[in-house]
Amino acid sequence: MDAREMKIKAAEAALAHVESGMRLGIGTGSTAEEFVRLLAEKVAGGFRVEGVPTSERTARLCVELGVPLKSLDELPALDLTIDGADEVDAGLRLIKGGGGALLREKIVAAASERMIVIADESKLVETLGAFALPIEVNPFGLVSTRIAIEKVAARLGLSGELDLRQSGDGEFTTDGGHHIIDASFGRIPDAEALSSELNSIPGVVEHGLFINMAALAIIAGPAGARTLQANR
Ligand SMILES: O=C[C@H](O)[C@H](O)[C@H](O)COP(=O)(O)O
Repeated sequence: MDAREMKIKAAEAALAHVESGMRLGIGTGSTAEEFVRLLAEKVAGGFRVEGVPTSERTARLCVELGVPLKSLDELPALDLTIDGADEVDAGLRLIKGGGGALLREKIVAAASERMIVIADESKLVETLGAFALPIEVNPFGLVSTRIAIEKVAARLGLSGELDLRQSGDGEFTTDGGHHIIDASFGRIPDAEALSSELNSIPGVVEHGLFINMAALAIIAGPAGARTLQANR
């Protein structure tokens, strides 16, 4: 089974949690897109959902495939969000934002009663941090914000490159008009502490650590999909 087939397996298993009539947060990325394709088939067959997309990219795919959309302001309370992740640990702590959608993803997940993460097994890790942590920053005062992130990291015994994400011939810009610093810490033993320290930096808009947000993770491997549950 190749990586795409595993993503489809995870998406199929997630679809079993979706009931007709639900208000659904719809994630971003290649795994979430497999979910959108499967959901669109159900919608074409008469299944009713209202989706809130977590990015312009996801919104375009949903429109193309006929998945009905609403804004989060129109549907401020959602039943369920299905989204991918860049890393998942056994406590269902996540790193997200590889596609740059972390801010809207976190807002949508927080507005949902439940979040289910879908991923292939390459995303499952013992300790978060091999994937560079995306940190969404305001373009104003970028140098000061970078210094503040370095100080926070040093206090927690972390170090590594902080790379301003590029796209084409300039800085990558998120749907919200911000930039992303990818922090290659290598290993993040205390994700909770890093999360709260990063939240205290004014120039940091949001970061890709999702803690206590996912209720379930559906992880697909060659043998099929298995479900991990949050212990809380
Ligand atoms: O910003 C993007 C999101 O957080 C994605 O959910 C994450 O990067 C995983 O994407 P993929 O399913 O393509 O690996």
